[in-house]
Amino acid sequence: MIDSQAANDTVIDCDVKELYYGNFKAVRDTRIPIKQGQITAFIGPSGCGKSTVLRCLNRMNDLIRGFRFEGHVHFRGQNIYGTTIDPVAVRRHIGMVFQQPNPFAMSIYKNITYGLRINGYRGNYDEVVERALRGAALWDEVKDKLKQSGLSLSGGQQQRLCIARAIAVEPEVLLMDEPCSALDPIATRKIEELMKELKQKYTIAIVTHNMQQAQRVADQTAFLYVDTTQGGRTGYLVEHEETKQLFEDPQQEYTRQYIRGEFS
Ligand SMILES: Nc1ncnc2c1ncn2[C@@H]1O[C@H](COP(=O)(O)OP(=O)(O)OP(=O)(O)O)[C@@H](O)[C@H]1O
Repeated sequence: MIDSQAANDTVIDCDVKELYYGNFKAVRDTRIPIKQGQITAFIGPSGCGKSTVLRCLNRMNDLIRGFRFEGHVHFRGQNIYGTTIDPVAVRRHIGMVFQQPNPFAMSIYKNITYGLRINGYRGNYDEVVERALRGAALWDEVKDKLKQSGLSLSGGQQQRLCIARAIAVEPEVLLMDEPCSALDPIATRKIEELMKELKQKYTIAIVTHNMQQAQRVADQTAFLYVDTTQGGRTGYLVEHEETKQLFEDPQQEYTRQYIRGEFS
């Protein structure tokens, strides 16, 4: 039985029973509740489906040919794959930051206002730009050069600009797909500190290769592994726990071996 308090805390209920790219079964049996105001990390070896599952949470897989899945993703109780649901509207509520910083080739200011313009926002753009850049801990570094290209910033600044762009439309959830993998350790730490601040306002799910990063930032951690027993390579959820529990007292032998580095 699902405890009702726990159910209320769940912003996204993701239940991937089977997920395919064409004939290839990429993921099975992965149910991960994304909890309000918390950071949930997806960890596991390459190819176990971390990014695939993350992209299911805001329908980013829709455009991939041959993609289909059985199961459900409910955002605040609503099926985001429902026939009447507009995926663009889903992504307004559930934003995304990618592995490679990908600012648009336009000014810092326009990077932030782009999403507002396409959504027909009629409020004060200057205010939103400042709020978003402050929220992404970038305001002090760029406030005097808002007309400069977003591409003129350092990698770490570009990633914070992408975070500012994502939060400008006030989503409820932020999905981050290895947001630090292209960054040096100092820029990485800045993003990690920023994530801890952002979770006061946003619910966050992050894919990371880095177990130390999961331990530093995540409240919850989901460990996925690859099942090769049927001749394929199908990712599945092994264990989902509070981060401390998962790393200090995992319940599954595979988790124990993975966090000890006994396989990669
Ligand atoms: N667009 C696609 N078309 C076909 N297969 C795909 C596609 N994207 C991913 N896959 C396959 O699905 C499986 C899961 O990939 P995914 O990128 O989700 O794993 P991951 O755990 O995030 O891996 P990594 O840590 O290496 O990024 C892999 O076998 C991958 O080759």
